[in-house]
Parts: sequence; structure tokens; C-alpha cells
Amino acid sequence: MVYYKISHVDGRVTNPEQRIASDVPRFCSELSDLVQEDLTAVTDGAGAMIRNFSPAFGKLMSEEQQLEGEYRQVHSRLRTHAESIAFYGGETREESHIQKKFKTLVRHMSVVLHEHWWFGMIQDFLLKYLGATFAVILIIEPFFSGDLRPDTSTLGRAEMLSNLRYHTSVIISLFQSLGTLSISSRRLNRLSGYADRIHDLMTISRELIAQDTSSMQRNGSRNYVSEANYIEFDNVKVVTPTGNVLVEDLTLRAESGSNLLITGPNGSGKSSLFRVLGGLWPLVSGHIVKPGVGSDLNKEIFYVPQRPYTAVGTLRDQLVYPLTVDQDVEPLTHSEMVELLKNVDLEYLLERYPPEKEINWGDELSLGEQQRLGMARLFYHKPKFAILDECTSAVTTDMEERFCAKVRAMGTSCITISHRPALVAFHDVVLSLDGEGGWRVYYKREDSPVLSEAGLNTMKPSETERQSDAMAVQRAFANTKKDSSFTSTKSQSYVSELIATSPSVDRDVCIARSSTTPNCSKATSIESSLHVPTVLDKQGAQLLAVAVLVISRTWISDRIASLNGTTVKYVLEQDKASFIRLIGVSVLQSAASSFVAPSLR
Ligand SMILES: Nc1ncnc2c1ncn2[C@@H]1O[C@H](COP(=O)(O)OP(=O)(O)OP(=O)(O)O)[C@@H](O)[C@H]1O
Repeated sequence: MVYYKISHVDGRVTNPEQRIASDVPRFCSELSDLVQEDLTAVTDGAGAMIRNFSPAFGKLMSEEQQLEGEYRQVHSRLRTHAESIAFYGGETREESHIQKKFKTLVRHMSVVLHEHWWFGMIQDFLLKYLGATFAVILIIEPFFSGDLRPDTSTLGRAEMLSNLRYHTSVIISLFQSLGTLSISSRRLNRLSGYADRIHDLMTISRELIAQDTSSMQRNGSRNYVSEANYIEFDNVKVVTPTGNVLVEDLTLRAESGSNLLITGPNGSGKSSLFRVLGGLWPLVSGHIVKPGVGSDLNKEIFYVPQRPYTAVGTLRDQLVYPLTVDQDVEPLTHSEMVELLKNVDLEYLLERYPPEKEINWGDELSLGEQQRLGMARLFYHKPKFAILDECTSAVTTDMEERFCAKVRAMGTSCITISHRPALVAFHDVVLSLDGEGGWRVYYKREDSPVLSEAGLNTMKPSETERQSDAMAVQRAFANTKKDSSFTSTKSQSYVSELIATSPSVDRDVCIARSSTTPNCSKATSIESSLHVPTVLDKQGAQLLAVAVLVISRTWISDRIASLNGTTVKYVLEQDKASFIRLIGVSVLQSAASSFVAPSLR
């Protein structure tokens, strides 16, 4: 069709040279209109075809957003509940959950990228290359076999085609390069942001490793953790990461089978004591003895926080947490599950939620229900020691008493942080912190738990309501034995103490272990997973190959552009004589027509 139209346009002109000189601009514009028409037809057809074959990108994108949101949500949950998870020793469980979400997202992303890849290829092929090739064939054909084929000189044609080709290719290349450059700078900025974050992470993990190594090297005897069948704090100093001393040189032993109650005003360091015991905060000075050294804290000492951590998962997952169903050595049967839930009056959850349904329990259960679920979890694990950090604050006193009785019957020793006097009956020893670094230990009299005024003189007149509760708890004990009580004003830097001291073990019961070892092993694993490629390894070689490819491609494009220019110049120089003749003819023609026209008028 185009050919016919071109022939028709061309049919009015007789002499090829004259035709080229006078009709080239008009011809070009008409040709462009015709090609545009046919290209539109071609692209419309291709567009319709593409639309029909196009994958559902909208659906894929919304799914990607959802999966990415879920992945980020589990990450932010991890950050919010980091302490509870660390106390439970739930790192492996959380890691597997996050990995699962991550793998789902990666799988989906690879589907999306694959769809984009093949669709992009087809789209490029149909719209750019097929369309362009078709257009070129349409344009070229009349020049070679149609009426447009010149008889003699090729100067006009060469000039037109070469100029067209050269300038078009230069302009296209220039814009492509500018576009690539602007995208590259944005990509480089993003890359430098990621690199910065990874660098920070690597620096911190190196610092942790260095701290641990230096702590090992200066193997002193001031701070170490060892293993035995009981929990003992021997001259332990509890210091916050900001350097505040919360408890001075605490000496206390909790035997397996006895129950310890810890009281004290808000912020006196009750929970912090267990942060040090669990290895979440380093042991600055003193000696800690506990069961299960070298394994996760939850194996022997199970922590039940005030706001229990509820993992996303099924009801069974909540009960066996931090174990996963696969790790569960003796799988929890349905009847055992019913039994555990009955103990805390939560059996109705089995009817409310399908057993295999994954629920965000933290959003769906009340605080009291979550606390009871935490208790059921403790009944499942049956640890040697249970640290109960105000974990009954939101349940009824009746439930609290049932819980304490059940824990006792299980043979688990409780270390309870509470201000409720009702709990006194279940404990043999009370540790009272005064909030200024001082502490006192009260033992229950053998004969009876009668109230006693022991230790009251250490409390200040400005006691809060909770302090009054704590006093009431203390009154429930007789002061038959008083270990020690003192206050020190000396405050030392947490970090400098950690670096300056290191474990030294020469006790027969001990398995020496630095309190920072878990951090170190995690830091080492982070470091090893953050592998930075070098030229010598596989990733480095791949990066180098890509760089070589990009440089060679740029060089080849540049050479092609320069050859284009040279070719045009060569053609023009070859046809210089014809070109000058043509210019002369054109000038004479226009002069003659301007001379003849007014005289005719
Ligand atoms: N990560 C931290 N960095 C610095 N200071 C901290 C950190 N965590 C806790 N503290 C501080 O340590 C002190 C003791 O906190 P802790 O949680 O042990 O108190 P608590 O006796 O359990 O109080 P409550 O009865 O309110 O639960 C508080 O003053 C708290 O601000």
C-alpha cells in the first residue's frame, strides 16, 4: 500500500535529479505520514496482541505488595518483642518464620521478574524491532526497485539517507546514554545507601567479636558464668547499657525446689537481674551459676514475661513456642492440648479457632488471655526454673493461685517478680531491691509465714502504692536470716568493664563461658553471611565480567557511531562533483524561475 502511494506521489515528476532537488522535503513529509499510518496499523495490531497475551501485572503487583507487607510486619514484630523472644530463646523459631515469609516473597518476585522478562522481550520485539524492520523494508523497497530509484547520481539520495541515518542514530544514542546516566546515578545512590547499612552492621559485628576476643584474652576472674543445678548470684553487679548501677554486688542462691519472690519499686532492676542471668546484658562483675549453660535459656530456665510474646501461628504453635512443630520431640496430641488449655480455662479457644488456622494472637486475645496462654506454655515445657515476671498481673487471684499451685506440683522452682502479697504463701525466700543499688533477702520461717516487721526500717517514707505492696510482701516473712544489705555509690562504665574483664574458671563445678559468647557467635554468623565479593571469588569474577561487557559495549557503540560519520563523509566526498553540479543546477533553476515568472506576469 505504501509502495503504491509512494509511486503515486512520485508519478508526477519526470527527471530523477530534478525530482530529488525539488521534491525531497515534500516527499519526506508525505513518506513520513504514510509510514506513520502503516506503523500505527502495525503497532495497533501488536498492541492488541500484547494486551491479549499480557500477564496480569496488576494482580501480581498487589500480591507482591501484600507479601512484602507481611515480611516487613514479621520484622517489626521481631524488633518490638526482641527482649521477650531472647528470653524465650525463640531466635530459631523466629528465624524460620521470617525465612518462610522471605522465601515466599522471593519466589513471587522471581515469578514477577520472569513474567516481566519474557513480556518485555516480546513487547520490544513486536513494537520496536518488528515494527522498525517492517518500516525500513517499506521505505527501502521503492528506492531499490520502485520509481524512486535514481538513474545516475546518488548524491541527493546519499545525502538524504546518510544525514537521516547519522543524525537519527547519534541523537537516539545520545538520549539513550543520558537516560542511562540519570538512571545509573539514582541506582548508585540507592546502592550506596544499602552499602552504608551493611557497612554499619559489619562494623558492629566486628566490634562485638573484638570485645569477645579481648574478654577471652584478659581471662581474669571477676565475671563468669558456670553451670550447676541451682541459680546463684555471687557478688553480681547489675548495670544498664547506659552505665547506671541498678544492683550492687548481689549474693543470693535459689535452690532447685525453693521459690524466690523478688520485690522492689518500679525501675529498681528486678527484670534487669534476669537480663543479666539470661545473657541479654553482659555480666560486668561477679559470678553467676545456673543450669543449662551453653544451651538456650528456655531449656532449663523458662521466662514468662508480663506481656507474653505470642508468635503468629496456630494454637499449637503458641503452646510449644519457642519450639516448632517439627522440633517438638514428643508431638503435642490433641488431648494434651485440651488438657493444657483446660488448666488455664482457655479450652474455648479450640472451638473459636480452627486448629490449623494461623492467627495473630496478640491482636485477638485480651492481655489476661495472653497471660493464661503463657502459663499453658510453661505447663507444656515443664522447666526446672520458671522466671515469672509479673505474669499474673492481668488474671484473677483465683487463677493466679491455681497457677502457682500447679507450678509447684510440677516440681518447677519459681522466681517470681510480683507486688501481690497473695503470692507470698507460695514462696520461701524474698529478695527486696530498694531501687538505689541496695537489697535484702528474707527467708520464710520454718514454723509459719506470720507477718514480721523485718526490713521495714530500710524503706523510705515516700513509698509509692507499689512499694507499700512490696512492704506487705516483706511483712509476710520473718527475718530469721539476713544475708546482707548495702549501697554503693560507685558507678562504672558498662563497656569499659566488659572489655577490661574476662572469665577465668578454676572452680570444679564450672563450665567457663563468657557472657558475651552468644552475641559473638551471632555476630560471627552475621559477618559470614554478609559476604563482600572480591575479584578472586565467583561473585567478584561475575561483577568483573559484567563491567568488561559494559565497557566493551560502550566502546563498540562509539566505534559504530564514528564509522557512520566516516561513511557519510566518504560518500559525500566521493560524490562532491555531482553534489556541486546539483547545487549549481538548483541555483540556476531557481534564478531562472524567479526571472521568468515576473516577466510572464
Ligand atoms: N536497655 C536499657 N538501656 C538503659 N536503661 C535501661 C534499659 N532497660 C531498662 N533500663 C533501665 O533500668 C532500670 C531498671 O529496669 P527494670 O526493667 O529492671 O525495672 P523493674 O524493677 O523490673 O521495674 P518494673 O517494676 O516497673 O517492671 C529502669 O530505670 C530502666 O529505665
